[in-house]
Amino acid sequence: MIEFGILYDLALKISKIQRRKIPKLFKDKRVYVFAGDHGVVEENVSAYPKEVTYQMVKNYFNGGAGINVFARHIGVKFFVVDAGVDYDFEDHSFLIKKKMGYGTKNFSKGPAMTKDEALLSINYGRQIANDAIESGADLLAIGDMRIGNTTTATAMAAAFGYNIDDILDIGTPIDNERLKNKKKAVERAIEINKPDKNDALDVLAKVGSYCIGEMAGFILQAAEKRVPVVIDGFPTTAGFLLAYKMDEKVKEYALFGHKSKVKGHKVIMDSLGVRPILDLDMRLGEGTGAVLAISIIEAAVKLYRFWGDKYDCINYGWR
Ligand SMILES: O=C(O)c1ccc[n+]([C@@H]2O[C@H](COP(=O)([O-])O)[C@@H](O)[C@H]2O)c1
Ligand SMILES: Cc1cc2nc[nH]c2cc1C
Repeated sequence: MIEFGILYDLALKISKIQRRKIPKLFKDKRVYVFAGDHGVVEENVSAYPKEVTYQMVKNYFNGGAGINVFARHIGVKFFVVDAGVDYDFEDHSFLIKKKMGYGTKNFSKGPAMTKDEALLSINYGRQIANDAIESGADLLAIGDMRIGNTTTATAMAAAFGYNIDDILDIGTPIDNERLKNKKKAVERAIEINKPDKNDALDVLAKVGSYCIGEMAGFILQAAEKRVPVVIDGFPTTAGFLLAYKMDEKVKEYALFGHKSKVKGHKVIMDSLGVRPILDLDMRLGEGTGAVLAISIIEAAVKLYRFWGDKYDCINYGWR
């Protein structure tokens, strides 16, 4: 029998999301990369200084980053969201301004933001997804770009009960000393702030970030509007985890583009019972794994449209 592995599951998931027997082709695919700055970078936890965050955003404007290459390759429209970068950008057709501030506070010394800000970041994310869908988007993907993001993602996962040692890893390539700083920063964040794992907004406010809040809101809204959303690597999965803690239904609408090289990514996906589409040893973020996976999702939909209703399982085997 012909085997299409998880392609069948993907096509079926899309048809369920779309509530169609035969899934329709995507006409407007988009990736939104969420950028912001973070106080915890003061703790010397990343290989790069925080200025790289805004420099990378400018790089996106010039179409010069990895995600720009893949977005052009797959035919995905690219946007970058300023969720809270410590910089004032000029207008650009790629830029979505949903600035919460000029960076969160250092959560290893106190809460990253107020609870009101946490709620606003969720609402901003919802607005971005809503605008995307109202203007025609039928397949969404998210990415992240922010120096210090893997530290925040680790802190959020730890706040939700994951063991720090199971998830702690390098993000950008750091030496052992910085990795120790990262662990300490996360441990202190939990100790000082005492986030309530049963209160997702409390976790976001205390050890989260503006862009993770906006990503979670984006995912929640995509699910509400029944549009599939492809998740990228470790930091975007922290955004998913937050959304999931707010409403488990998001799992029905999310697809996991790839398994990042950051070890905690697999740990979280396994615990959620979800399976990544690709495993390419990438550790880049910025939506690269999600966008590459879109080509597989589209291939699955096309195959299903071609065969799914014409042949039964016995003859041509959707397994
Ligand atoms: O997507 C991932 O799994 C991933 C893993 C490691 C690093 N990154 C990217 O690297 C940046 C964060 O790295 P760091 O070391 O500053 O936390 C951020 O911009 C992420 O997009 C992304
Ligand atoms: C250069 C660079 C590119 C990135 N893309 C996503 N996160 C990133 C972090 C750095 C440092």
